[in-house]
Amino acid sequence: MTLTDTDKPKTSGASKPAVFVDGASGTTGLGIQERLDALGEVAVKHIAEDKRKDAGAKRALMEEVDLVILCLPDDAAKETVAVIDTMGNSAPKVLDASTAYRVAPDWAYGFPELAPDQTDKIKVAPKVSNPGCYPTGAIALLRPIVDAGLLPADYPVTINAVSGYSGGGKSMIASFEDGTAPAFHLYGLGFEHKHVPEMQLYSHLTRRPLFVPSVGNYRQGMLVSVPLQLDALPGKPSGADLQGALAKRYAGSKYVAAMPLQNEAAKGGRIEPEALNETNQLELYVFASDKHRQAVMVARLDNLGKGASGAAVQNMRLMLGLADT
Ligand SMILES: NC(=O)C1=CN([C@@H]2O[C@H](COP(=O)(O)OP(=O)(O)OC[C@H]3O[C@@H](n4cnc5c(N)ncnc54)[C@H](OP(=O)(O)O)[C@@H]3O)[C@@H](O)[C@H]2O)C=CC1
Ligand SMILES: CC(=O)N[C@@H](CCC(=O)OP(=O)(O)O)C(=O)O
Repeated sequence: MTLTDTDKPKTSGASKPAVFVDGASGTTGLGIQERLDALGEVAVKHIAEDKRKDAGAKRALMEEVDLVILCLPDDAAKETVAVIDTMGNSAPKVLDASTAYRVAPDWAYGFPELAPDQTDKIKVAPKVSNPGCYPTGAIALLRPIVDAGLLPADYPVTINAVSGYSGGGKSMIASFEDGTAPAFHLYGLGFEHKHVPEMQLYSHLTRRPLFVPSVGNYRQGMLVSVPLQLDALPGKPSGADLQGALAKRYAGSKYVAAMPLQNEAAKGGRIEPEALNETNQLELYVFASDKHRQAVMVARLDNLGKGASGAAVQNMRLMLGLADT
């Protein structure tokens, strides 16, 4: 794609767009940096270590870049966005990996595969929120079956999930790697997990889903699953109907794959969370029993890949006109 005058890289004479990763030393930031180094498509601008939390130094650097990626806790992300909002015409585009703006109406949601027009929205948006790891899996499973009329919008949906401990950032990584964390735990049992509003909004559910996440003693990779009693659904769909809706929605997708139906004949009945680590891939499965009229839909992804840094680089490329679906 050819850049228009207003889209030209800010850095004078630069052939590559310039990018600043705010929070580059955190888990998500490091994953993005590694991917950008491997791609070599953008010039990454670095902030001095002793100035990395200094709003004035960030502002000066942001004057020089085309896009800033925020890999920060929510409050810190809001502080940087407040600075960007004062920059007028010199403001860079912003891609936020935190939860702060995922349901904000003036931000584009950075899940290009959400709907046929989502990629175009991301390409032109000045502000894009990178999806949460769990919502990426849940929305990818639920939105197509709601849109297809197989799952009523007010259905009482339950979403179960397990994540590797890197999902909790530097502090959780430390607690697992120093042996002070339990081998496995459920959490979110206060019913206020920060991802629920995002899951509900983009799945087009009118009823708040019940979300039960967990974390296990392995570094990265996740499974997000939605159990369904098929005869409790109004149209009494089959597992093949559910799989068909996923296959139709993601046909031709580079990063999201609707996997073949896993019915009794598939003789599998088991899935582990680490198979897609270090990739930007998302696999969607329907395990179903015709005999018992039950199904479990499962999304598999790397929480640090399509769940965070991989998705961020995919969105960054769209926002900078470097393509990627
Ligand atoms: N880990 C994951 O799987 C996913 C994470 N995310 C999101 O990405 C964001 C970052 O998470 P994650 O990388 O896991 O967290 P980490 O705790 O690993 O990293 C956060 C980084 O931000 C730095 N930081 C904090 N405040 C500021 C500030 N004011 N200015 C500059 N840097 C600052 C921290 O530095 P210091 O430690 O010195 O304070 C740290 O290096 C979060 O919003 C998280 O929700 C999104 C999807 C998945
Ligand atoms: C295992 C674990 O703790 N996971 C985090 C989710 C990962 C994350 O930080 O989520 P975002 O996608 O919103 O940024 C949590 O449940 O809060």
